[in-house]
Amino acid sequence: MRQPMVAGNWKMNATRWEAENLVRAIKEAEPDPSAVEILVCPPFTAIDAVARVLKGSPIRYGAQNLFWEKNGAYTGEISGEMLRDLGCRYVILGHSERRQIFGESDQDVARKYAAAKRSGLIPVLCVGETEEQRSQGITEQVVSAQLQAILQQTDAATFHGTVIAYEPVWAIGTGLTATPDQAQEVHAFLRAELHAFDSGVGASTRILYGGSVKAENAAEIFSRPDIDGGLIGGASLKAEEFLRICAAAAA
Ligand SMILES: O=C[C@H](O)COP(=O)(O)O
Repeated sequence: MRQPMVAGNWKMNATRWEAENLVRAIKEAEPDPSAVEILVCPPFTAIDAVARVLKGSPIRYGAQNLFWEKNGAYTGEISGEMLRDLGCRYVILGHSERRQIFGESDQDVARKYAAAKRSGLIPVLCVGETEEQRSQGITEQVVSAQLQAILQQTDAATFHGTVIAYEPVWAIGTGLTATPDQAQEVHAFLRAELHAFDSGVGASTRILYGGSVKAENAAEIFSRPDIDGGLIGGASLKAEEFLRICAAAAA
C-alpha cells in the first residue's frame, strides 16, 4: 500500500516571513501524518526559516533543485550536502521549468539524481510532455526517455523511495488540468515502466500528478488507482487550499 503524498512546490515565491506564516498555518492544522505525507519545498532562502517552524513536526521540507558537485567554484549553486545540512529530506529534480527555462537535459537531471542519492536526499523526479509533444502523439516516448535516463544509471535498491511526479507541461500554471483519465493513462504507463525495471519498484513507487491541481479538482484526480497524490504549485501558496488538497489525498 502506497502512502499518499502531497508536495507543495513554492517555486520562486515567499520571503522568509511569508514562508514562516504559510508553513505555520499548515502545521497548526495538524494534518494526520499517517493518512498523507506532506512536503513543502520553499525557495532556498526560506528553507532554514521553514525548518525552524517545522521542528518536531511530521511535515517534511525539501528543495526545488541542486547542483551535482559537493562543493567548489560553482557560483550561485547549492549542493545536496548543503541541503542535507539544512535538514532537507527531499529535492525536486527535473521540473519542466528547469528543463525549459534553464536548459536542463535528461543527462543533467541524471547527474543531479545521482548527487541527491549520494547526499541522502529523496528525489522527486518530474517528467512530462509539452502540448506539442502530446499533439504529436509522443507523450509516452517523452516521459519514458525522461524516466529511463535515471533508471539506466541505477539499480532497484538505490531507486527505492524515489517519488515520480507526472506534470504535463501544458497543464502547469495554465488552469488547464489533464482529465483524471488522461493523467491515469500516463501514470499507468509510468508504473508499467517501473515494474519492468523491478516489480517491487513498480508496486511501491509513488507517482504524483502535477498541473493546476486545486481544492475543487483534487479528489477526482486522486481517486485514480495509479495517482498517489499531487505536486502542487500555485495552490500550495494558500494554506487553506493546500490543506484541502491534502485532505483529498488522505481520504
Ligand atoms: O510543481 C508544480 C507544478 O509545476 C504545478 O504547478 P501549478 O499547480 O501551479 O500548475
